[in-house]
Amino acid sequence: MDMWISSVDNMFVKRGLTVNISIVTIGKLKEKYLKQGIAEFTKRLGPYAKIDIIELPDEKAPENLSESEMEQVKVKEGERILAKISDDTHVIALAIQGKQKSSEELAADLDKLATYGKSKIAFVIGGSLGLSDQVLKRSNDKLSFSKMTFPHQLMRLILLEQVYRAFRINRGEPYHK
Ligand SMILES: C[S@@+](CC[C@H](N)C(=O)[O-])C[C@H]1O[C@@H](n2cnc3c(N)ncnc32)[C@H](O)[C@@H]1O
Repeated sequence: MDMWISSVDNMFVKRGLTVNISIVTIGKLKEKYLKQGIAEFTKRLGPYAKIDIIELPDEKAPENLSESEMEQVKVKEGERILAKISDDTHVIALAIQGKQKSSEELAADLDKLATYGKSKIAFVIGGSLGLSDQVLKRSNDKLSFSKMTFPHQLMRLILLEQVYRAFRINRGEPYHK
């Protein structure tokens, strides 16, 4: 019996923690070609992590909004985002002004989180006006993909590809250079 228990234990040690990655986003994914790409990378990530895409409604943000109205839009969207994030989640906000990293550095970050037993990770993508200060304050890390602005729908696909690349790097598995 003892032997059976220890072999089950070893199995879990070998398998490691189940990594739960949520992508919390503001705004609908509309483009068919992006939907296909996102479905493909979500499928490819299946053996490595449980991927949960949480799509939240955006606030209307017409061109003529004042500064304070724009702030209000971000605050309301931010409240929706924060309501979906539990206290034990490691939050990585996607922000143009955040820290730029290589794919290997992102892979090392994810590896380190697993080492520390952090199994819940949320990547957050803002709406057309970006993320509120409250969301940025809650974030453990702010990740920039360059100084350029990408649409939130495309950002979702780029992020998933980089997370997939990170797992391949960490497992020493081949992937495009
Ligand atoms: C259309 S952008 C928002 C642009 C907004 N003016 C801003 O400064 O954040 C929508 C979201 O996509 C993500 N995003 C866009 N470009 C990015 C980049 N280069 N690096 C990281 N995140 C980016 C951010 O989460 C952003 O809130």
